[in-house]
Amino acid sequence: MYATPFLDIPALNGASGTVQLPGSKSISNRVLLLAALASGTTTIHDLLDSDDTRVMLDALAALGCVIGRDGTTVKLEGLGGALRSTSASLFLGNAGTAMRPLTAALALLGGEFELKGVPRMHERPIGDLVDALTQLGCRIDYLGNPGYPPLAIHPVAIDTLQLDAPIRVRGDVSSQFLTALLLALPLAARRDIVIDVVGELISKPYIEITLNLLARFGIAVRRDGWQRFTIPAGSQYRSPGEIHVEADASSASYFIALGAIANGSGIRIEGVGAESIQGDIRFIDAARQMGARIDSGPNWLSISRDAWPLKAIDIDANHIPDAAMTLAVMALYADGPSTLRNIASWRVKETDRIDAMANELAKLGATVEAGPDFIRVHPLPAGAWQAASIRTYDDHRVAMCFSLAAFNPDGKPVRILEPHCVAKTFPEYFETLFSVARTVEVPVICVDGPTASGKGTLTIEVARRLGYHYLDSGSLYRVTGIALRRAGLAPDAEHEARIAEIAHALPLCFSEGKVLLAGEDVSDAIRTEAAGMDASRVSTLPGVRTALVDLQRSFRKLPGLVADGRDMGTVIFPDAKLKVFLTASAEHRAERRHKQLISKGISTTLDSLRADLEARDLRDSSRSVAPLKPAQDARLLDNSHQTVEQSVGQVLHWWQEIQPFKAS
Ligand SMILES: Nc1ncnc2c1ncn2[C@@H]1O[C@H](COP(=O)(O)OP(=O)(O)O)[C@@H](O)[C@H]1O
Ligand SMILES: Nc1ccn([C@@H]2O[C@H](COP(=O)(O)OP(=O)(O)O)[C@@H](O)[C@H]2O)c(=O)n1
Repeated sequence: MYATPFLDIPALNGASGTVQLPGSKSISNRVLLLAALASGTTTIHDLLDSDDTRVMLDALAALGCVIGRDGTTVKLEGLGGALRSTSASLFLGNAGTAMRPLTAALALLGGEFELKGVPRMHERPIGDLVDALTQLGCRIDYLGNPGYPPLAIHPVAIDTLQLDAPIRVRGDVSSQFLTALLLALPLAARRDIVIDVVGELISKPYIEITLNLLARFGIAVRRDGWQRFTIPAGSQYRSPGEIHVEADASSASYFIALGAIANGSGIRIEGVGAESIQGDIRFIDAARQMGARIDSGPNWLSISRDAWPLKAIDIDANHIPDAAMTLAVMALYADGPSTLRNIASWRVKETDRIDAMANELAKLGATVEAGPDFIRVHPLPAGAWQAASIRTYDDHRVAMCFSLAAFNPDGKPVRILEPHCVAKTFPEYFETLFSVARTVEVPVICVDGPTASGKGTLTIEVARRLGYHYLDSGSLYRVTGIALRRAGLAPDAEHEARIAEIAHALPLCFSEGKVLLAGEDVSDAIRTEAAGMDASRVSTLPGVRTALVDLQRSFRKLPGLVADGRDMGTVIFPDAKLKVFLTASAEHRAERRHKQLISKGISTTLDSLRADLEARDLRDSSRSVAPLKPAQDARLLDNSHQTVEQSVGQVLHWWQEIQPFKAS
């Protein structure tokens, strides 16, 4: 996940490959609640691991469920209708799929509970659900604004509930109110319980998921059209034992769109197929209408670009409210204006999504019309795209769908602010996108300079702030030094050919900040001064330098790279957009290295270090191949009198200066 304040996605021009998507949020949270209400143990496979499922799991644990976890498999011992903990204060983040059903279940289970969430959750309506529950005799108070969380739930005796008359619930604001009642009311099914929907029910496919999963847990709800639902007397939750969660069809929408937009041999999605029980799978119909070629099997989808530009669309998107946001970005690549209708529910989601989409699409240069329940997006012709910093409003879907704007024909990058909001449903979204996307040019920042000038420190920090990859090219020479010693060689010219062979085939792996050579952790061994000396000597051998070129270039991956070394800007990445030549006086450098080594418990003297350092400087700058010198277009940075933070700030400032978007 990118925990950076922003993520710059360079202009993308193609995509091909296979993606495995995380489990569906809607299915995951419903299954968790049903498993908790049932008796017996349920093993849930492929459960989504995200903010919204985490708050649900935490809440269930607070209620006394015993939960075991092994990767994406969760074992949950159900409560069998009896709470183990009859009072709790539950924090439910911004998860509507936790807040609504838990409100209903806890109102019936009998106990004192407080349910709250993030500020936005306290702006998301719940009054219609609370009204339906209070009709029955449940006792619920608003702790803040009437009609909205936070809530206080008080106990009632289940046999005092009034279940004779149909329970009326509004269906035209959020289908989650009905889902909440359907999931929870089997707790009270001593007689048939009838629920009548008031108003036109929206997002019907989500109700189908609810009914489908209830059936898996032994509850056969009868349905008369979409107005009346009956939970049969005597209904009891029965754990199915094992259950698999499908991949998230809403998350699939971004990759379906990707296949439709990007050049390449197509995208294959594993984990969900056209027969999915999730309503958002119907996004494939809309994508086909816009010109995508889509094939499907029981558990996979395969998408490729067909019509181009895409065909404009005018649809009622009420049945796919979440996935439809993706259509709004696809519309930029269409042959005319596209209209998404009947989407009033967008206004009460994680943010007001109609306003959010309209504002951010406009930043790209698009003309957008919006009303209470529709949005119309005009396509953006080549030449009209603007590089934009996209605000994401703490809404994962805004962040994900705007990444698709990076395929614009004008080669403009897209900046996504607060990209970590994708953690709500798809923490690895951007990594997954980058695993299949292609760009004309992955941005690179080079930091070259003499030993102990602070290159490593600066490079790691700049890479961290930008969410970029990091190349410590010196470590490759250091590892080569270790490998040749192990082969019984000295770092001399007479062994150049053998050493070059070794360098070419280094069994090297970088994992979790460690450097592994043939599986052995050599992270500390390569940092000794002796290893540094060997590296310095081996790096003068032209054959070795050539042998390491491809390996170094292979680090250039989306979304970008910061590379530390001696010849990054001159030889390895001559086309880098920013090259920094970092220096400090020999005196400062010797002092810094001294401190660094002492702090690691390695004893050494300042004098010997300074002599080593000057010898290394000389060898670096006088060797015949790739000598240490600033690239012609490098910016010089002498950090003798700077703190690390000042150097980092300077480089980030230079980087921002050459970006096409305004400061965020
Ligand atoms: N601008 C700076 N001011 C003071 N100390 C610094 C600065 N930059 C780096 N250092 C310190 O100098 C030491 C050497 O830095 P390092 O990044 O290992 O250098 P290099 O990679 O160039 O050999 C580190 O302990 C680091 O904290
Ligand atoms: N791109 C690079 C990186 C390092 N090197 C050499 O490899 C040695 C080790 O590099 P390093 O960056 O880990 O070490 P420092 O000397 O900066 O501490 C340096 O002394 C350089 O001579 C190089 O020649 N070219």
